[in-house]
Amino acid sequence: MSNAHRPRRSVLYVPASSEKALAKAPTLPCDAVVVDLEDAVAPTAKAEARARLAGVFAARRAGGPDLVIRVNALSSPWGADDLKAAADCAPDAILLPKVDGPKDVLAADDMLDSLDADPAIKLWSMIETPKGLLNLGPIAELGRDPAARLACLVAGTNDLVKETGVRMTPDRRWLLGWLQQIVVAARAGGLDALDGVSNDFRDLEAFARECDQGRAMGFDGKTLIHPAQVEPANRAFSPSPDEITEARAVVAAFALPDNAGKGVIQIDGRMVERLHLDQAERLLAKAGNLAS
Ligand SMILES: CC(C)(COP(=O)(O)OP(=O)(O)OC[C@H]1O[C@@H](n2cnc3c(N)ncnc32)[C@H](O)[C@@H]1OP(=O)(O)O)[C@@H](O)C(=O)NCCC(=O)NCCSC(=O)C[C@H](O)C(=O)O
Ligand SMILES: [Mg+2]
Repeated sequence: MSNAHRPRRSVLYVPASSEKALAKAPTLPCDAVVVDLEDAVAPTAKAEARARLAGVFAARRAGGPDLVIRVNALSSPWGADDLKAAADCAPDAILLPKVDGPKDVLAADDMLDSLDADPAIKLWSMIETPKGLLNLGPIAELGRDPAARLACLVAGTNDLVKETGVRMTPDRRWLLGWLQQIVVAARAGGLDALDGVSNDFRDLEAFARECDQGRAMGFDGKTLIHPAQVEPANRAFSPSPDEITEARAVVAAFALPDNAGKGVIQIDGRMVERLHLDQAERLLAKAGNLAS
C-alpha cells in the first residue's frame, strides 16, 4: 500500500499570508499542515509570505503535525525562490503544484540536490492538470526510484474543475474516475494518496459524506481548508471499532493450530484467505500507530 510511516488522515492547508492561521495550525490535531505559498497567496503578497516561513519553522515543536510547504510552480516567477526558501526550512515535504509530468518532479529534485537540501525532505505532487492526469503512470513510477524524493500524490479538485470544465456536484460524480486513477497510480508507485479539498467548510455533514467517499475509494486521507474539518477527517480515515474487531477475528482464526497450514478458511460463513490476513494485520498496525 502506501509508504507512509506517519498517518495522513488530515492535511490542512494554511495560507502563508495569514499570521493568525499560521499560529493556530500547529496546535490542531491534524496529521500534517501545508503552508501554502501558491493559490492561497495573492501575487502581491508572495514575497512577504515566503519571508514568514523561517519564523514558522523556528516555532516548530516536537510532537506537532508534520509540516509541508507548497511552493509556486518552478515555471512561475516565484518558484525558484520558493524552493530555495523551503529547502532552508527542512520541512517534512515540499508540495509541487500543477505537475504536468515526471520532468516537473525531477526538476525540483535536481534543484534540491544542487542546493544540498536535506535528503529527508520528500516531494509531494499535486495532480490537478489534464496533463498531470494523462501522465499519472510515469509520475507515480518515480515513487519506485530510491533516489527520487516523491512520497505522495495530492488531488487538486479545484484546479481540475477549472481546467476541464466538469461540473462540481455534491456527489463529485464527474471527478470520481480521475480520483480513482490517482489512488491506483499512488498504489502502483508505493505512494500516499490524498483526496482533494471540500470548499464548503460550514457544511460538516456533506464533508463527512465526502470523507467516507474518499476513504471508500482508497485514499489515505483528505486535504482540508478549515480547522472544523480536522476531527471529521481523522474519524473517517481511522480504522473503526468494527473494522478492528473484524481484523482481530481474522488474525485469531489463522493463529489457531488447526488453521496453521491452511491458505483459506471460513469465518461465520465468509471465505477468508491469507491475503485477508495481510489486510487485517495492516489495519491493526495502522490502528496501533494512531493509538501510540
Ligand atoms: C476559507 C477561509 C478563508 C475562512 O477563514 P475565516 O473566515 O477566518 O474562517 P473562520 O472565521 O471560521 O475561522 C475560525 C478560526 O480558524 C482559523 N482558521 C481558518 N482557516 C484556517 C486554516 N486553514 N488553518 C488554520 N487556522 C485557520 C481562523 O484564523 C480563526 O481563528 P481564530 O479567530 O483565532 O479562532 C480559511 O479557512 C482559509 O484561508 N483556508 C485555507 C485556504 C487555502 O489554503 N487555500 C489553498 C488550498 S485549497 C486548493 O486550492 C487545493 C488545490 O490546489 C485545488 O486545486 O483544489
Ligand atoms: Mg490547485
